[in-house]
Amino acid sequence: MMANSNRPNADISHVYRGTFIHSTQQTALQILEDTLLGVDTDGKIAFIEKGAELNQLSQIFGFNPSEVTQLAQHELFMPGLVDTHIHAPQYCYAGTALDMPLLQWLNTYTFPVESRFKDLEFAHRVYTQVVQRTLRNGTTTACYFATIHTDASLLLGQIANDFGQRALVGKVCMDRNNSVKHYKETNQESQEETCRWVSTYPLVRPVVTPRFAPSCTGALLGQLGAIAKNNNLHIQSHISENVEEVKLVKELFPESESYTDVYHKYNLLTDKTVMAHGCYLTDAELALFRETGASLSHCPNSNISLCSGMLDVRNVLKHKVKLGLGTDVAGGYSASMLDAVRRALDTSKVLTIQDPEYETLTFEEVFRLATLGGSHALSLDDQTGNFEVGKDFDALRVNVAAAGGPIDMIQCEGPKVRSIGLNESDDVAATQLVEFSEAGFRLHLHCYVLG
Ligand SMILES: Nc1nc2[nH]cnc2c(=O)[nH]1
Ligand SMILES: [Zn+2]
Repeated sequence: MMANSNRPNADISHVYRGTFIHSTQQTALQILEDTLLGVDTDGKIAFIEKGAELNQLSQIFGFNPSEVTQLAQHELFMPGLVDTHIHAPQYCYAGTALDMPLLQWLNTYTFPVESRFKDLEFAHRVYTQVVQRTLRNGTTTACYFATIHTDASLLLGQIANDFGQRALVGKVCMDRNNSVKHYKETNQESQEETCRWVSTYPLVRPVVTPRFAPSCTGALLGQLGAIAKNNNLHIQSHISENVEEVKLVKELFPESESYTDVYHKYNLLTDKTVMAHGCYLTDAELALFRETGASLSHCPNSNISLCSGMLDVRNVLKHKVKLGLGTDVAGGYSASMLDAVRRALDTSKVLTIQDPEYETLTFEEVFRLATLGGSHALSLDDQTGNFEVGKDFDALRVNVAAAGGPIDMIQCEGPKVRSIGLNESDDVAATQLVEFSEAGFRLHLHCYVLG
């Protein structure tokens, strides 16, 4: 047994025994059977060891073996899912309005809807729904875009905090927009409101959020880069999502070598930056991501739904660029990270159909992108993403045989399937969230998420 010499002094609050599945840097999917995991009173993982070590562990950590919670045969724990890119206000029209390409879609649907979030009552309603829904879908960490309205953005942070979701939240910045009259800021407003926004820390984890290069003047991009640097903040935006958008950026920023260079020039590419999409990045641009430590959020549902493009994930991984998955609601019609997993596999398979030599992503690799990859992309991998001592116990409890669930357990002769797979049925309706906050920490328990 590997006793943890730097174990926290805090007492043990819970011990679980059963199957744990998670990813590590070395192994895309590790299945740990008959394992004991101890959680301290701060909600952090104090130990994760083999079940046979129970007596020794109980002595070292001072807990009573009779208090161990034993998982049932068809239960397992997996890390909470990490949505690295989701637009909270767009949840109110998710699943509709996907009949136009990106730039027209923004002008026709997105900006008019987002302008309504000045109304705090409306914002409260939609933001409560999106936080509750994503939690029910197993998203315990989300990186949100809000709107340009600071007070409504603060409300989103407050709601996520109250429901126990780990959230990064961005007040959107845009001082360029000719399509919807009132849905933009002056340069000064955007700067001042961003400063007001970031000063609310630590209630929300603020993210500096230039919407994307076409929505911001160079002056604003530079000011936002400086605010992020001076306050050591996360940054999020969009990049190279759609061909027309890439062309527009070339016209608006003729002095820059590439789309990536625009952000780089304004100090917006750091190891706390996450950029959504990246379908059309060149190898040289990916190298710049790698150099600066910036990450990408792969949003496959949105990429297909808006006919934007297909990210070559294999090439991103080859360039060692940090990568997570995002739902990108409402460009993506689903607020479920399980959907993002399925769509990521679909896109990879389409790339293989186009070129049979293309090495399709495995389910295990995509599972890692949805968990550890996402936490790494958000620079939160010291806190969450897998089951390592010292990290928060941020977990989903999955019961693949729960009564009324979407999975039929079928006994069959044939090849033994060792891996876990994806079930195509509706993960939302049957998902059950039990949240408890005993001993000062929260655990989101979900049933039926995977099967
Ligand atoms: N998918 C998507 N792309 C964007 N680019 C700029 N804004 C947006 C947005 O709201 N959604
Ligand atoms: Zn987006």
